[in-house]
Amino acid sequence: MSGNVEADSKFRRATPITSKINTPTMAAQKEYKVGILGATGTVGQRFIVLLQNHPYMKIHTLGASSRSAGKTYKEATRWTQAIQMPAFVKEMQIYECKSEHFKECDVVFSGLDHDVAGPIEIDMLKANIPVFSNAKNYRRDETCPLIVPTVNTSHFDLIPHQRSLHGLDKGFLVTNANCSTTGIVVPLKALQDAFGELAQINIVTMQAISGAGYPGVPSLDIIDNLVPFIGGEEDKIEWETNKILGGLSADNKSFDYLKNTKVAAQCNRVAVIDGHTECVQVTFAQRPAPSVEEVKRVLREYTCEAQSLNCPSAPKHAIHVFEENDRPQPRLDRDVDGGYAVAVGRVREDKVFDIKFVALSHNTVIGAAGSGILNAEVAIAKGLF
Ligand SMILES: NC(=O)C1=CN([C@@H]2O[C@H](COP(=O)(O)OP(=O)(O)OC[C@H]3O[C@@H](n4cnc5c(N)ncnc54)[C@H](OP(=O)(O)O)[C@@H]3O)[C@@H](O)[C@H]2O)C=CC1
Ligand SMILES: N[C@@H](CC(=O)OP(=O)(O)O)C(=O)O
Repeated sequence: MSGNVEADSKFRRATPITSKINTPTMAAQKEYKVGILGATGTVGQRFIVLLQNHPYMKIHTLGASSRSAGKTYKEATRWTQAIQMPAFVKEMQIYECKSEHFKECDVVFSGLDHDVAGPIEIDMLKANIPVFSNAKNYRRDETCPLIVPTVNTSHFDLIPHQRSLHGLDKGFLVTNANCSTTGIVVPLKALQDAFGELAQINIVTMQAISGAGYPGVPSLDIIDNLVPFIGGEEDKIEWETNKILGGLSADNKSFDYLKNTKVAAQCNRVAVIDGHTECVQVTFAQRPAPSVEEVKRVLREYTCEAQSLNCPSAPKHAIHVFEENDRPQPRLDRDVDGGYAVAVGRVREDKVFDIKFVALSHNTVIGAAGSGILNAEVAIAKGLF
């Protein structure tokens, strides 16, 4: 039996994610016009699904490549979501991703391919628009927060510094993490807060094919198979974890990366459509190490700022702990709390490290579009725009 009531009752079956809005919602003072860059892609489509019923963010402008610009969304998009394309976007026109087309937007979400995201996102920033990016381009930038919304929203405190460097009063740029990094830093943050420094972390991922976009991995490569390589992924997990779980300097102008935590990752692509599963082993600096029961309690009790700010998309529980020895599973558990939570199971002692567990996260919700949306809700609640 699971420790979370929600995990027991609501999420035993896979349910297609439509949108997940908590009630009662935070009362926003105004309606925010949203632009989506890369709106036709896997992540862009997820933005549309998650935003369609948002209480105060309304989709205003859609952008994609010049191949799609000028077409209606319905004409340009090969829709791959498990629910129908929302009627209101079907006839919306697609624009090229140039700031002149997005100047009415209060916020822009980017689901752009990393090959093109860099200059386009900077163009939006320079046009004084808040930008929330899914692409990897600026994650390592020393002036750009890398924020997982249920982990390190304190890093928004660097935004005044970023704005001053660019001479902006409204615009800023924040990135999400890599989807596999996102799935592990949520439980690791809970453990770090409760038990102090983490000495060693080992991760083995089993990543969904939707992580590679559309059309992504050829069917003949992945059916009846597993591919033990995802380009650049291991390095991203090992590097991004130290930025996200670190802090900010006292003057809020630079990042304090973790220095003593060793992170090692091995990444695999598996024949699952959505949901990245990760086997995680952890050694604590603290001696004696916490017990399995203490670890489970801390994971269950973890809360984050997005919840205390009453953000409408915040998960009720950022972490759902399962007790069953065959959970979490991607098909059954990727939609916990609408895909905004991380499902953790098989928490047990490890003979080499101290503890081990399995973490499952929805790669296009908390791993991508959902992170962007929840980050924007936090930024609004903090008065950043
Ligand atoms: N899929 C996932 O689980 C995750 C993805 N990400 C990141 O999110 C981003 C998007 O990924 P994903 O949705 O999977 O990718 P897709 O390949 O599915 O979509 C890419 C999008 O970029 C647009 N695009 C391509 N070239 C240009 C261009 N020259 N100018 C403007 N737009 C362009 C495409 O438009 P068009 O249709 O016109 O070609 C499309 O909308 C990537 O940076 C990826 O690394 C991050 C975390 C998880
Ligand atoms: N590489 C991830 C998805 C992705 O695009 O990651 P990133 O945003 O770090 O490039 C996957 O294949 O599952």
